[in-house]
Amino acid sequence: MTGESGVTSTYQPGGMPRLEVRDVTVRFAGLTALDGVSFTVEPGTVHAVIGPNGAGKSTCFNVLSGVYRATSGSVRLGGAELTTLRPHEVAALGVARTFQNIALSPRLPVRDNLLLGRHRLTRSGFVAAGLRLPRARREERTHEARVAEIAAFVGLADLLGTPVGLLPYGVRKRVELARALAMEPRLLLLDEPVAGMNSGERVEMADLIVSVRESLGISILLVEHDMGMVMRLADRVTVLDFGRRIADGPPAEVQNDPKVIGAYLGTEEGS
Ligand SMILES: Nc1ncnc2c1ncn2[C@@H]1O[C@H](COP(=O)(O)OP(=O)(O)OP(=O)(O)O)[C@@H](O)[C@H]1O
Repeated sequence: MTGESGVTSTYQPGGMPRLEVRDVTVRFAGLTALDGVSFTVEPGTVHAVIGPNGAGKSTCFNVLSGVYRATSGSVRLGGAELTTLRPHEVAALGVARTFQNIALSPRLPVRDNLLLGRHRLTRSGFVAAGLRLPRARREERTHEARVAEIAAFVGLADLLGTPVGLLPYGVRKRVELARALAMEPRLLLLDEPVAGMNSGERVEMADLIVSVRESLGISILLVEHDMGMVMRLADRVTVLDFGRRIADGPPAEVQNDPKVIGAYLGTEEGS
C-alpha cells in the first residue's frame, strides 16, 4: 500500500499481528509495579496506556520490549511469546520503540541515525559491508532509498544531512519516530511522543501518528500524559493505577469512568 507521500508499507494490515498482554505481574524487591495486567492491541489500531505517575506505564513498556522480565504472565505478538526474549530478539519480531528521553546519536546526521534503525534488516555481514563488496553496496543503496522515503513521510527530507544535535527538540522527536519506522515495525511503542513539545509540535506529531496508522497500517501502543492527545488519537485506552488495570475501553467511555476520574483527582490532591 502507498501513503500520501508515496511511502509504502512492507506489511499488509491483514498481516499485522495482535498483541495480547495477559495477567502480567512485575515485582521489584517487595514492590508490585504491575499486578495481573491484561489488554489487547488489535492490529492496525492506536492503543494508549495511561495512568498517574508511578502507575506502571514505563514498566509495562519495558516488559513489552524485553528490557524487564515479567515475574509472571504472558505477552504474545501473533504466535510469538515475548516474555522470554531479550530486547534485540523482540525488535527482530518487528517491535520498535521510542524513548521518553530521546535516544539518538547527536553528532550523526539524520540519515545515519535512520540507517542505524535498519541494522536488523541488514543481510550482508559486517565484513562484506566493510570491504564494500557489490552485494553490500547494492544493499546499502536500497536502505538509503528507503531511509529517504521514510524521511519524506515524516517531513524530514531536507534535513537528512543535518546532525541530529543541531535540530530543535520537536524535530528530534520526529527523527526518533522515523528511526523506529526505519525498522519496518509491525508494532510501534511510543513512550510519551509529545512530552516537552509546544502546542504546534504536538499537533504535528499527532497528525503524524495518525498517518502512520492510516498509511502504513502499523499497530501503535503509546504511553502519554497529554489527555487531549490520547482522547484524539487512541482507538482504545487502558488505564493503570498502582500497577492495576482500573479501566479499558474506547476513550469516551474511559474518560467518564468514575474510577479513572478518582485516580487522576487523587493524584492532583496528593501533589
Ligand atoms: N527498575 C526498578 N526498580 C525498582 N522499582 C521500579 C523500577 N522501575 C519502576 N519501579 C517502580 O515501579 C512503579 C511503577 O513505575 P513506572 O515507572 O512503571 O510508572 P509510570 O506509570 O511509568 O510513572 P511515570 O508516569 O512517573 O513515568 C513505581 O513505584 C516505580 O518506582
